[in-house]
Amino acid sequence: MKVNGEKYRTIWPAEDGSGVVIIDQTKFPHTFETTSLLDLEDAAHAIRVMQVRGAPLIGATAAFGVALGMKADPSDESLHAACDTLLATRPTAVNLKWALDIARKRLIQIAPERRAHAAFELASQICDDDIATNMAIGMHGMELITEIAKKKRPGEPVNVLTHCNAGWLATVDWGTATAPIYMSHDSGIPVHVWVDETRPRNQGAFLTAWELGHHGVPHTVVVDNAGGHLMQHGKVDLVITGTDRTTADGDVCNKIGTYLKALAARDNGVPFYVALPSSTIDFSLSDGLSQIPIEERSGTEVSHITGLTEDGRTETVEIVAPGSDTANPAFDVTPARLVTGLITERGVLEANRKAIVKAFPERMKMSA
Ligand SMILES: CSC[C@@H](O)[C@@H](O)C(=O)COP(=O)(O)O
Repeated sequence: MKVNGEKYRTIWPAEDGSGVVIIDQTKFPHTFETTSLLDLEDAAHAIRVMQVRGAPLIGATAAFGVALGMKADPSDESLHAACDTLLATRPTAVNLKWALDIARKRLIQIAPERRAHAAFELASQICDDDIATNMAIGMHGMELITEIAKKKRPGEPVNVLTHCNAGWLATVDWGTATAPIYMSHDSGIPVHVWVDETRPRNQGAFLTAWELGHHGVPHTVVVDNAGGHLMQHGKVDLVITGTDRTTADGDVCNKIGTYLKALAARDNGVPFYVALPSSTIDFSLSDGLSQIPIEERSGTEVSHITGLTEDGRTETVEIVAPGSDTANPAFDVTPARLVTGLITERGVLEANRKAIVKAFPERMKMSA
């Protein structure tokens, strides 16, 4: 997408061959800054501290991380060590394992002297595929938005609520939940987005709001608890979120708070859609609640918040009573029964095993 008129992906190989460049997402929303990953540890660190985040981008960064590792040492041992190091960075988004499984399997068959080159090519291919996938998700999701728009008065916007950031910053480009929004907006369908702030790390307020603003999409940031109220008053036409891991039975694991939005949507008859590339489906799992590992992050993300002071300084301040315990589960599971549909690169599917396996038979076979 464009930033101040210039086209960007979230990750790309440096022109001088020195490494890989990312947009540092810990600096948003007040600073747009790129940074270089020069070795495997830089890539692992970037995922761990969330300079890059969002399931598809975590996978793409891991693929480049392997390439950086192969540049330093292309041996078999180094390949396995690189994959293991990267796999341990964050537990929930299955795209990480998906990308590393592909890298490990392909690269082990290639002679060490050609491995680094092949690894960079593979990572670039994963990035290109991610963009094509998200564009397909966008086209399918736009059909849903178009149908709702037909029932509106001329000029009246379709109101979409989204949680966290499943935008272009969470992918290589376009985003998953945002791709239908961007495509609808670009096609002249009036869209307005309710952006959940998404405590504790504020991916909605910091990232989604930033990218929608840069693309000129009308949006309003709301506190996480506002969604139910907005739905009760008919102010939300549909919810679209992303997912970090989806089971073969259609349970969806996404940023903490997603489940509550799905409950509110069900109670108010609001369609609740989840947009995802098939790389986010874990075909080995059936029950999301008992089987998906939920990342527990530092309590300081709950007790402290970082922002811009009036005189332009970035400061972190404490917002919880000193001495109180904090807990920070980063994701929750929305059971398939609450999901209206899964917007995938192969169309909008019902959230159940039959529909998922029918749409992605080759992936199911691979995991068997
Ligand atoms: C297309 S991204 C889908 C999900 O990864 C996204 O909704 C999300 O929950 C991201 O969480 P984060 O902790 O910021 O990596």
